[in-house]
Amino acid sequence: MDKDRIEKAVREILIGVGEDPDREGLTDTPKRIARMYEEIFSGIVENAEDHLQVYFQDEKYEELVLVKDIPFYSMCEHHLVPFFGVAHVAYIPKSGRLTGLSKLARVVETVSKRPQLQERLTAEVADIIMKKLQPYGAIVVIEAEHMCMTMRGVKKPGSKTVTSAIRGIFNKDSKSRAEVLSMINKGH
Ligand SMILES: Nc1nc2c(ncn2[C@@H]2O[C@H](COP(=O)(O)OP(=O)(O)OP(=O)(O)O)[C@@H](O)[C@H]2O)c(=O)[nH]1
Ligand SMILES: [Zn+2]
Repeated sequence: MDKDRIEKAVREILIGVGEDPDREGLTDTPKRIARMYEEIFSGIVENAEDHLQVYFQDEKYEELVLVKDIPFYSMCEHHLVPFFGVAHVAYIPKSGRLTGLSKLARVVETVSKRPQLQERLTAEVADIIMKKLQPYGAIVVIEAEHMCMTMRGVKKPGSKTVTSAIRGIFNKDSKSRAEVLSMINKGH
């Protein structure tokens, strides 16, 4: 990441909004934001697929795996302000192709640390699981609040956007799909 460039740009923005970038309090801000962007946009240069190593296990577990309420923070690509919430990730492994539970959260983490659209974030997590684990199916549901809809613009704090990506067997098997969605909704 080109931190010098970010620093220069942030300084320009401060001047643009009518601030004095050299006043105490703002002098280190461009540097700080460059460091912060390196962290919150770290997913741009990472390959999320690399997290999903397959653990071949002897026991043939071919039932649902659901990791619920994975918190995430992302940046809306339209306004570069945060949207954040929880992701629920489910899959039904095939032929013992399991992965570590934390690895599912790591995929969410990497894909969210990019300028994003909630729909794309949801679809990408599901597609990576389908590609790397080749399970019977996968469901990803994301619930998020968009700061661009709360602190500005239409100003609707508390509104939640829910997106889902349904893959594989869950497209055909409406009973399994309903079961997973009700497990996700339990406790809400
Ligand atoms: N589909 C989708 N839209 C998003 C997401 N994040 C932000 N948006 C929307 O992107 C749209 C951008 O619309 P524009 O009209 O170009 O921008 P704007 O004038 O700032 O729009 P307002 O937010 O309505 O004030 C807005 O409707 C946002 O709510 C997202 O993750 N998915
Ligand atoms: Zn936005």
